[in-house]
Amino acid sequence: MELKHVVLTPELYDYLIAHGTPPDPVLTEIEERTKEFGRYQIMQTVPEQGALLHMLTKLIGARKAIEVGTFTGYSSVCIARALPKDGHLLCCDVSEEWTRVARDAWEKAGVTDRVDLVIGPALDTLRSLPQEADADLAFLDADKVNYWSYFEELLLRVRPNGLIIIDNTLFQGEVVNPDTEHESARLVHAFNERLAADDRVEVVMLPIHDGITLARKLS
Ligand SMILES: C[S@@+](CC[C@H](N)C(=O)[O-])C[C@H]1O[C@@H](n2cnc3c(N)ncnc32)[C@H](O)[C@@H]1O
Repeated sequence: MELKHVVLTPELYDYLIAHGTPPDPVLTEIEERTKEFGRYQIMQTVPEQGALLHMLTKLIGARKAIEVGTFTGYSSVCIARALPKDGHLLCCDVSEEWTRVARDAWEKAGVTDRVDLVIGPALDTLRSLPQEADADLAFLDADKVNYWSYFEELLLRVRPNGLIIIDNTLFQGEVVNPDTEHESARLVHAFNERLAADDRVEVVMLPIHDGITLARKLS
């Protein structure tokens, strides 16, 4: 059977990037500074994902958001900027060094007053939060071994009709390879299987960058 979807060639990818709203200087500076972290730069949220996060945050009128995995701050700037002035984003990460770049970017983006960063294992941070389902949006982008536990903690704290957005859900395309040597790919595949069967959420997977999944909490 003929494939009905468009295969993203490098040329089409460049076209896609050229025809979306471009990143502003704050985001471009994050990209530049992230390069200083060498091989770790691959962890950074890419511009098309950042643009999507910004648009979704705006579209659902989010006031309160939670991010698991902040790194140098790209996604957090995209989310925080889309919140109202009295909105709030809780960022979770273990690295003081990487999040120093994020702190500078929040300052430059004028969103410092609506962001709180907690340094420490994100599972501890999430579990220390009250179990009030009052967050509008959560972005999950940290260690894969804890993905399901993060999801459960976030689901308790996201309001009905709120969004949990999960990154890397195609994991370099390895999720369909039963012989993959990537432990993280196996973990993400198990996560995807569980999520698709979970009747507490409506799920859409988007083939953007490394795969991004939207899970809308049902009431
Ligand atoms: C893929 S990066 C996040 C990228 C980020 N969202 C961005 O916009 O560039 C993953 C981050 O998760 C953090 N991380 C890994 N394990 C963690 C844990 N157990 N608790 C909290 N953060 C963790 C890492 O320090 C790293 O900064």
